[in-house]
Amino acid sequence: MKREELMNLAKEMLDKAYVPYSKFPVGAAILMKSGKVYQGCNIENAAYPVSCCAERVAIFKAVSEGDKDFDQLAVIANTDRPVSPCGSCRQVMAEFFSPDTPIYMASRTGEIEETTIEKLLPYSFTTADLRSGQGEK
Ligand SMILES: O=c1ccn([C@H]2C[C@H](O)[C@@H](CO)O2)c(=O)[nH]1
Ligand SMILES: [Zn+2]
Repeated sequence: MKREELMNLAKEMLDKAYVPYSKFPVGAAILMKSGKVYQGCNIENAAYPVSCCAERVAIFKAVSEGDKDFDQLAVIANTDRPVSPCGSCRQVMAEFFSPDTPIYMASRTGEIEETTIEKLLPYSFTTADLRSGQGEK
């Protein structure tokens, strides 16, 4: 699948975003190694911090279906520059993505910028740090 195709599947989710508070729809789509795609949109709540970003909705859909073999992720918003995942989403990506898993970010123009979680979240706290601090190898 070309990155433009995955981005179109992310864009499709802008209409499904539940954003009565921010009025800032975000769409995401993840291609799995199997070829399956999981799509996500941001879902907000009257209790603001309970809201969940589009990227995490898509990632959690995959994991909850028993699939953790992530191949690439696309995210889009109606922004001037390619939308950049928030810190919480970066931490979740660091949990499941390979350091070099492609992450495509797009703006209203559809202009795509490509990055990786290694670049978005260097020196991330990982399961290896957790285990070493618990006295395990
Ligand atoms: O990469 C991002 C950035 C923000 N949001 C959501 C969170 C909230 O619903 C709204 C405004 O921050 O956009 C995402 O879904 N993904
Ligand atoms: Zn986020």
